[in-house]
Amino acid sequence: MGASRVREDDESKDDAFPKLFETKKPTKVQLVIRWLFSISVLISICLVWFYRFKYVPTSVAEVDDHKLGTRRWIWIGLFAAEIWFGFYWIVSQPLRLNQVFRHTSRDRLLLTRYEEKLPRVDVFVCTANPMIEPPAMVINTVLSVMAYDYPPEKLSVYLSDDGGSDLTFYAMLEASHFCKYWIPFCKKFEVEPRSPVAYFSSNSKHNSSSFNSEWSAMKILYEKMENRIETATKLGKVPDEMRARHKGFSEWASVSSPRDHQTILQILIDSRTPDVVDMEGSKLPTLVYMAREKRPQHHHNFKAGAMNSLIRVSSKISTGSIILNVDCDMYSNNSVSIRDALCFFMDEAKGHEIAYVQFPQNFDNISKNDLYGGMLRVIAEQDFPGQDGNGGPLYIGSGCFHRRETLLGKENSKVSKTDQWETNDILSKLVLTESIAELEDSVKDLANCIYEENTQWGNEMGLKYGCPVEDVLTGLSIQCRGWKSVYLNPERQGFLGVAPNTLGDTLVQHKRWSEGDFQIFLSKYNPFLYGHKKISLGLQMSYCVYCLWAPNSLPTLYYLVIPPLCLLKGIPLFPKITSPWFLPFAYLIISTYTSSLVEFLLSGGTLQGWWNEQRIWMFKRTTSYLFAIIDSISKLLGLSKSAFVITSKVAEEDVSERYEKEIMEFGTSSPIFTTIIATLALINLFSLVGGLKRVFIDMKLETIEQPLLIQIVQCGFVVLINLPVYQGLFRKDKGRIPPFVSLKSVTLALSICILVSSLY
Ligand SMILES: O=c1ccn([C@@H]2O[C@H](COP(=O)(O)OP(=O)(O)O[C@H]3O[C@H](CO)[C@@H](O)[C@H](O)[C@H]3O)[C@@H](O)[C@H]2O)c(=O)[nH]1
Ligand SMILES: [Mn+2]
Repeated sequence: MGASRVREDDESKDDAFPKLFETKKPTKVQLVIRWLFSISVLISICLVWFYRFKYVPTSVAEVDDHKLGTRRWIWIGLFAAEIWFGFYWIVSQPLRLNQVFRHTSRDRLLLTRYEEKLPRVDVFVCTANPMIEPPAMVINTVLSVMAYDYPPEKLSVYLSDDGGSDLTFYAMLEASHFCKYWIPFCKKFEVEPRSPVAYFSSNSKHNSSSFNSEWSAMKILYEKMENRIETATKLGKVPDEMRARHKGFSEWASVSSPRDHQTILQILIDSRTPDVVDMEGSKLPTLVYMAREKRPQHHHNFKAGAMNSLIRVSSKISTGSIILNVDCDMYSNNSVSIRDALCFFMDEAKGHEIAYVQFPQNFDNISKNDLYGGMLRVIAEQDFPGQDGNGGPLYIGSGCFHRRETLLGKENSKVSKTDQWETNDILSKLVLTESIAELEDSVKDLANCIYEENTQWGNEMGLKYGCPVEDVLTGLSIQCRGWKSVYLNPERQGFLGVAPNTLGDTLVQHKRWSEGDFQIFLSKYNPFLYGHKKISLGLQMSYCVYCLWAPNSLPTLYYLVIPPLCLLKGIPLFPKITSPWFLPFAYLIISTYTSSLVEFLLSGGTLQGWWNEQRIWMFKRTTSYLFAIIDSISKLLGLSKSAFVITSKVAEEDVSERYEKEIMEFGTSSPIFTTIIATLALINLFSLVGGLKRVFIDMKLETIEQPLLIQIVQCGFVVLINLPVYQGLFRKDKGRIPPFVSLKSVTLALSICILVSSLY
């Protein structure tokens, strides 16, 4: 304590407000290079547009009027695609020209002036299905956040179980016992990470023997618990002797299905009860299990509905001023993340305008070269600092700390800087007079279906309903109410989760995301309209980079089909190599691919990883985004309703094995997605073969002025990138492209190529 006082005095001498965080920007030289590069690309884009405009086919020797008309349309289509790509590139520039990087001075929080005022923090963990999200995984997340380096009496952990499963409740009950050993162990040995399963699977042994014996004992204790939970999960039944241990199980007597039951709310640990302590006699954080009421006639609004119930329920139990949301598939990897986040909220100069602190979503189940691009590296390392520089990152769900009041719809009206967290204690004193059972009873109503009827919940209050990306939309509206947000990407990653590890899961997840983002664009929340004069133009554009993911599908499909087919027919669509117009095309191709590769490597990726990511972006654009567009439009016309396909967090053994070997998993992917992917790959292959034959044999490579060069290069690139698809057609394992899909794709691609060669 003495030491920290001295530091505080030292601080106050040179600065009345010690800064709790620092913001770094790129150097002037880096910025100038960035700008020059962007300007050069922009000039090339304009030249390409000009070329397309100027050289619309008007007369071509040996081509009759009818054919000329078709060629003109092909040309105009290409022009439209290039206008789109150029426009999309311009929209993405604020993410590159305006980056900032944040660093916290966490040790300053130890100064008494901060330590005494540390706010209560409520952590919300969401789970929805015990089969897809195994209870053992869920409690690892729960334990990791219970063990945060934070005063336990100020920390509460809530689990929302949309699966309404007694298996998950049982696992939570086990966790409420195990934490009495686990938390003191973590604190004593400064263990990282604090998810038991992640910790024990990392190489964590020390040299000291006292540590090793405690380590082994703890590991055994954990494994026994995990075993009990997994056995129960496998059997689908909680053992009777366990049921007898807690009154909470009786609630399931009246549960008919996960979609039809009353609210179940159980306070497993109440940190205010004096005799609830861990093995060392220290207080424990509060732990609450909640399965909100579900009725078939009431829409439950997926994760947003769960979060809103938790916001209300927690407001009567612990009232944390700060709310951290983590999904059950993402554990805390860094015990000081709460303190890191508080460095922003508690900063005396800037804290009062910050609504949320978003951490990146990192993953620990990714193969070496990230076969499915699950890391989203460049987004985490480049895009988010760019959003931050333009006013604040998007809220992307897991790993985000919110100020409670902003989630409740509060405008940023410059809250007074000093008594920000005061309301806390008033409420906790109030509640202390009730017994736990009384408290549970009085709070349940808040999680009932009818509670939200005729209220602003899901609209002006809480997370917004009606959008598959409730997080992005909610973040946007918070920012439009005058709040800032910050992005913190510390050296030791704050959260680690499970990324999809099959092609099918990846594409379905991206369909949900791109569809949700595109819906925002089509709605009244369109960032340009809704954000007008409320957030910076740079931030409006940043949002649109994601909101416009989906429409990229159409020009990409055009580019992947038309130039190859024209190559097959010998119709040139790009300038000759000797033409000066060749230069802007060549410059665009080389510079954008080089810069994307450099960014990828700088973000910690490998060359092969970059190559894999190019492939996956192509797949996403031609399948996920295409269906996102189709479904968004059919929803707009009222033809279909929102759904939320939960990403799978478990994989069968042979699937994981193939993933580790980086062999692409087509087997489980939706047949229509695979058909599109394979057909496109084959059209390019056939066109390349036909095109090369034409160039080398029929035309005998007459000139080096080869007008088809760019098309050959493009087609060759697409073929190379699709190598795993061709292999998938011939593989024998379960993950190959299913035979009927192969047959369909080959027939389709062949017919298209033959039709084009003969028809026109
Ligand atoms: O009815 C539901 C459906 C989902 N969830 C939970 O929502 C979270 C996210 O679901 P997941 O299937 O893992 O989707 P991801 O695509 O991995 O999630 C990302 O994208 C979502 C928006 O699409 C955000 O809500 C998430 O925070 C973000 O991590 C999980 O904890 C689920 O348990 C619910 O609580 N109730
Ligand atoms: Mn997830």
